[in-house]
Parts: sequence; structure tokens; C-alpha cells
Amino acid sequence: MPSITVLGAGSWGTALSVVLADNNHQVTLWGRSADSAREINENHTNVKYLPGVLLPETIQATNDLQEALKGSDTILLVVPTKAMRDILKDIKSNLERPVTFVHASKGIEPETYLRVSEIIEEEIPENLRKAVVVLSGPSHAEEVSTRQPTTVTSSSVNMKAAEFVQDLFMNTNFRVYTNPDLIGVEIGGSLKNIIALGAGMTSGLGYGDNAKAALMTRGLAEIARLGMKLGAKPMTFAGLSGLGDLIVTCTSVHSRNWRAGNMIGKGRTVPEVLEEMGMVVEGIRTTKAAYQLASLEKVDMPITSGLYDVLFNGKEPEAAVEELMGRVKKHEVEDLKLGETDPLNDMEP
Ligand SMILES: NC(=O)C1=CN([C@@H]2O[C@H](COP(=O)(O)OP(=O)(O)OC[C@H]3O[C@@H](n4cnc5c(N)ncnc54)[C@H](OP(=O)(O)O)[C@@H]3O)[C@@H](O)[C@H]2O)C=CC1
Ligand SMILES: O=C(CO)COP(=O)(O)O
Repeated sequence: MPSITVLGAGSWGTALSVVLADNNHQVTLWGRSADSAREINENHTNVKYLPGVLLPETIQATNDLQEALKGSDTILLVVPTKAMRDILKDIKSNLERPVTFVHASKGIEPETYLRVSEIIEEEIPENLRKAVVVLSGPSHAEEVSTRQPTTVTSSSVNMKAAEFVQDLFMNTNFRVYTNPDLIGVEIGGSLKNIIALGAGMTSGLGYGDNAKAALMTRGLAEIARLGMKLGAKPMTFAGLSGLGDLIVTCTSVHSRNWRAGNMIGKGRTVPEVLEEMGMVVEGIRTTKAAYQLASLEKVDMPITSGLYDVLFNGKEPEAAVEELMGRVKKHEVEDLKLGETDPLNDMEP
């Protein structure tokens, strides 16, 4: 029976522990709170993050990292991305043999612009890691923990490792595909949170479904533009970790990014919103990282830029929307410039 250590006892780490426990794996769930570990072990609940959910009794929780890592073959990292480096440093000093690293966190690190798999490779020496895999897709913890049908993608440059993770998680409620495009999967999963903030913001401003559809479609175009510049495969953005996750995050009541954007659109400040949410809103930090990375790579990301100005420069959300709508006219399809004729469709007007 594989033994898996899940690091991060928030909503997603706990929900993924349910899937693994349902598959009869030995699951140790680590969180930094001793009270939360006690609650999971004694009451089989995690009321703060998954209210109303009864957890499988086989999940063993602890706040002792050394104990959590003992005898583990696979480490599943599900902490917010801002905590990722520190936790990896702690893992490194407690690890005695190589393990498979899987992560299910969604974000890009500001200043370094690194994806989570790259942070893992930077912090964990090669002799202590067998492979690095990401699990990503349209999957709200609230639905996964109540065993509602969900599909995700397992991705790694090592396809054997991606298939190993597919087998660990796959069951009749939780269907796992594989995709070798690690860059595309991580970029799609991280950057959709920016667009979800924007979708929530336009709803908060009182705009309707047309604005939401516009943001989702043009948002996906700019995510793919940056992703392809970084080496991702375009079709990945049409898949579960791209379009799929964009749809769920821009349309679900469960999305923290959408809810945060909605409150900002209604006039609340970012610190007020974060205080009220009490849960991680990855899109805010990722907006900063994507804005910096797009400037560096000279990739046009107008929605991300607008969001950056609202979140970090005090621009009013209405002004950001006006600016986006008032941009110079453009072709929708990327490889045509205005004035050029499409050879497949060169009718005179
Ligand atoms: N929720 C979801 O449906 C999904 C989430 N994700 C991703 O999973 C990741 C984790 O999110 P999620 O579980 O939802 O977050 P939550 O806000 O639900 O929980 C955050 C967890 O991280 C812990 N934490 C916060 N800061 C630190 C730190 N510095 N060191 C160690 N632990 C820390 C919190 O502990 P404490 O309670 O003590 O503060 C809590 O257990 C994010 O990257 C998110 O994008 C991906 C797919 C779905
Ligand atoms: O990534 C998610 C669903 O796939 C969760 O999104 P939120 O962090 O916006 O809740």
C-alpha cells in the first residue's frame, strides 16, 4: 500500500486526502495547526476549511513534519504558493531518501517568475527527488470532498511518474488524465486565477454575462500567448488545466478568486477582502508575477495589466474596464496583423 504524506491541511489538501483515503492509501495529513490535526484525528472533520464534511477515519493528521515524512514514498504539496519555499527547505532537512514530489498548488512566484515545479527543483537536490508531478484541473475542494464527479490532469516531464500519480488518485468520482506539457499545465492552472478575479470584478461592477464571456475568452488568449512564449503546447490551454479550470473558477460560487474580485468590484479594498476571505486568494500574487513576467518576455497581456493596476496601483475597476474596451482595434486571431489579408478568406469588402 503506497504511503503518501499530504502537506497542507486547508481545503484542497484535505479534499485530496479524502480521494487518496477512498483509494485505500495510507494518508498522513500535515498542517501547521496542532488543534486542526487533533480535530481531524478525533472528530474526522476540518470545520474551518470543509464545513459539513465527514472525513475518512483512516486519515492520520499531525503538525509534526518529521513524523509526517517518516516512511513516505510520495509527498503531495498543497500549501499556498507563498509558503512553498519555506516548507521545501524544511522537507529537505528532514528527508532521508528520494521520494516523488506531487504538487496541487496554483501560482507563480513574483520576482523569480518560477512555477511550483521549478521551485521544487531549486530547493530539493536531485538525489532526494524521484520525479516532480503536478495535479491540476477544474476541481473545487467542496465538490471533491463530497465525491462529486471531477476530472483533472497529471503532468510531468516523466510520463511514468505522471501515470503513477494518475493511478494513485483515479477512482469513479475522480478521473485523472495525463499530459506531458508541464509548462502548459502549470501556467494554465495558475493564470486562470487572474481572469477569475477579473470576472468577479466585472460582476461586482454590475456587468453581465457578455463581459464575463469576453474576459474568459480574451483571458485564455493572453494566458496561451504567455504560455507559448515559455514553451507550452497550445492545445493544453484547450484542456482541463486551461479552459476547464478557467470555466470552473470564473463561474463557480466556490471560487475564492471570483469572490475576492466580486468584492473589489463592489468597492472593497484588497486588505479588507483578504481579511474577510480567511482563505488563500492565489490570483493576487500571481497577477504581480504574470505582469512582471509578461513585461520581461514582451508579451501583451492587457487584462493582466489592468488587474495589476487595480490591485497594486489603486486604479478604479471601472477605469480598467474602460481602458480595455478603448484599446486600438485588433484582429481576433493572433497571427494576422491589421491591413494583412487572410489568404484563406480574401473576399473584397
Ligand atoms: N481549494 C480548492 O478548491 C483548490 C485549491 N487549489 C490550490 O491549493 C493551494 C492551497 O489552497 P487551499 O487548500 O484551497 O487553501 P486554504 O486557504 O483552504 O488553506 C490554506 C492552508 O495552508 C496553510 N498555510 C497557510 N500559510 C502557511 C504557511 N506559511 N506554512 C504552512 N501552511 C500554511 C493554512 O494553515 P492555517 O489554517 O494554519 O492558516 C491552511 O491549512 C493553493 O495554491 C490553491 O490555489 C487548487 C485546486 C483547488
Ligand atoms: O483552482 C481552483 C478550482 O480548480 C480553486 O479556485 P479558487 O482558489 O478560486 O477557489
